Amino acid sequence: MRVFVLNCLSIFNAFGHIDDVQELRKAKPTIIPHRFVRDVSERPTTDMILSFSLVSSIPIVDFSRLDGSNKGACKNEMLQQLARACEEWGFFQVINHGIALNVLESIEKVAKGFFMLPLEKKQRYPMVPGTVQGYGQAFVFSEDQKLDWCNMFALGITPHYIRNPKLWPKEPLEFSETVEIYSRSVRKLCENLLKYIAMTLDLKSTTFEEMFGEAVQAIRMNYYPPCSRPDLVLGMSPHSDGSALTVLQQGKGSSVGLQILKDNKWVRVQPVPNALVINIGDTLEVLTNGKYKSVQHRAVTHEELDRLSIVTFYAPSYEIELGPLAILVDENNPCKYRRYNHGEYNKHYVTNKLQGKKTLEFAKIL
Ligand SMILES: O=C(O)CCC(=O)C(=O)O
Ligand SMILES: [Fe+2]
Repeated sequence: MRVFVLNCLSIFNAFGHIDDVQELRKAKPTIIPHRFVRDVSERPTTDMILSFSLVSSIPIVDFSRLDGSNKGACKNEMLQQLARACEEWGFFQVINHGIALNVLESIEKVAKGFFMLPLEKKQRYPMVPGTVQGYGQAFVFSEDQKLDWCNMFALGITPHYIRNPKLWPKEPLEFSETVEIYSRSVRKLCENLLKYIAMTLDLKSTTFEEMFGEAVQAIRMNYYPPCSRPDLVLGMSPHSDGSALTVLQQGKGSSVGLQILKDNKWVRVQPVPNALVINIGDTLEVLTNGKYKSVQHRAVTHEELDRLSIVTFYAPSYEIELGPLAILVDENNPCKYRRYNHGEYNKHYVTNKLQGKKTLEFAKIL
């Protein structure tokens, strides 16, 4: 795919003219180009009102009660809570997760710092075709596809934490180091969460670790500038994540933009200070034969506030073959997914537009 800079506001590639939403917001704050205007059925207004009563219902998991650092806590009870969160919601917020506050603050600072660079500097790291690495709009595959009101910057972190100088920004100065420190902490959190998740399924705690090989980790920073018509656009299209687990940090002072689909209604995820949002990705849904769900979610924009989210995807090595675990398949729970190679699933995921849970049809036994 050929990508070249058209002018200071946008890029033009095989899929037409793509405005950079930050530049657009600066230059023409009230203009919403038609490619961003959603069809009526996709617009965020009406169903958002329905969701208000459910605002506080997303489960909160206290990690210190799981990892033994809180002596008085009953671990079994906490594991049951975790199981319920994975089964009924596919989403929860984890508190006392052990990642130092300054690590959370630093990643936010460098992410924001990156997005605030002049466009020509960010465009030195353009989205690499066929991947979701670099700066720009990902998941765009046709000229008539609606665009998200979002700028993204994404990087593969593993294997081996090698900082590819062509992909890792040199500005802001502390960017690379901060991303690496953050990613190592998040990796530990994912490893521990997967241990507890295995335990909730009566599996040996190291089941996923042993199965995953050298787990793949990627980070995506999403920046949603304010939008004069949040009722017409979406920050991010509805999708489920392809990962095993996703860890999402919502920027301090950001608009409340993340929504998850629960019983066919969009529910807002109200940020809890210093908590991290965890969600089950497609890979765990397959491994658990659908017991734990990778739930659809989306982001909406705000008229005055911007939004920053820092998202880590944790997944098995691309080499491995996976399918539902035998322990989760029986007469009452027939096998719902075929076996496949995770690398192939990843390729399928990044070469299709975000479209609810459609990507998982790749693996579904229909
Ligand atoms: O910004 C958000 O809250 C949603 C981000 C998200 O779902 C993603 O990057 O996969
Ligand atoms: Fe997501």
